[in-house]
Amino acid sequence: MTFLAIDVGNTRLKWALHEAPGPGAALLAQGAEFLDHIERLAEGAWASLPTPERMLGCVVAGDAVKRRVEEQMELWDVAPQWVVASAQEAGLINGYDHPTRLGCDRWVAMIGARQRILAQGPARPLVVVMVGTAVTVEAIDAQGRFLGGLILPGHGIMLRALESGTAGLHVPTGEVCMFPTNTSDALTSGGTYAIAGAVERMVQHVIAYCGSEPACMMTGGAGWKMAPSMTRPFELVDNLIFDGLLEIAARRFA
Ligand SMILES: Nc1ncnc2c1ncn2[C@@H]1O[C@H](COP(=O)(O)OP(=O)(O)O)[C@@H](O)[C@H]1O
Ligand SMILES: CC(C)(COP(=O)(O)O)[C@@H](O)C(=O)NCCC(=O)O
Ligand SMILES: [K+]
Repeated sequence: MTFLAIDVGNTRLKWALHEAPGPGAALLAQGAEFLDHIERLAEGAWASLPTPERMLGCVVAGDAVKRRVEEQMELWDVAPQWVVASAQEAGLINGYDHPTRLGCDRWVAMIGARQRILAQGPARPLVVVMVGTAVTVEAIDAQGRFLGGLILPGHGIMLRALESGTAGLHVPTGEVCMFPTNTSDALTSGGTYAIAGAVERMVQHVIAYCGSEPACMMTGGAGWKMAPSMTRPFELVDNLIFDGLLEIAARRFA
């Protein structure tokens, strides 16, 4: 039973077609499009795919974008199903004040991360970092309770905010370095270490609250940019949202 997973963030739509709806299923094809190019999918990358028999996705880019994706899916006879964060799913308990207001991408990525940890050995606390348009930093205890998380601007948004709020900060992208000596490097390093510093703080909070070192996982389109600047070892995972969607699909479509 072929299964299509779709992750629509605020910058890009990522999709992956699997042989079956469950963890470990073989990957048949995958791709990504910037949101402006969604209309290309049905006649482009999706045109030659085997028909997906089941689909599950998460969208945080708004209802209009969701409708544009559903229009492209009319190519197939498959019902679009979108995940919404809930009080409890796939072994995770949601500690948000209003569980359904948590970004579904955050919820699904945490489900994917938790299942990965359980597959590796005994349950441990977990810090999950997702570096996309925005950056999110989540804390999960060893029992699978989502304690809470941080939201901060991603690299692009930080730079654009500084460019638009000042007269003298219109410069090309620089290098990350400890002691920047030009504006480009100062901006690039400032953004990178702002994220790394926030993550370090969350790791400290988890150690203080849970009493043990968390496992640390990082994902998202810009994860590879952050990896060398982290203060602790992080497992870089290609797309935790697909892992989470496969886990949820296994339970829903069994
Ligand atoms: N090949 C790439 N295409 C697009 N964005 C990329 C790419 N490589 C890195 N990035 C960075 O990743 C960010 C988008 O990541 P992504 O995971 O697609 O975000 P979202 O899930 O919010 O749509 C961009 O801000 C950009 O800086
Ligand atoms: C925080 C986010 C903007 C992240 O979006 P992304 O960077 O993946 O495009 C998204 O998860 C969201 O809109 N969340 C809703 C608010 C919340 O999670 O509290
Ligand atoms: K995302």
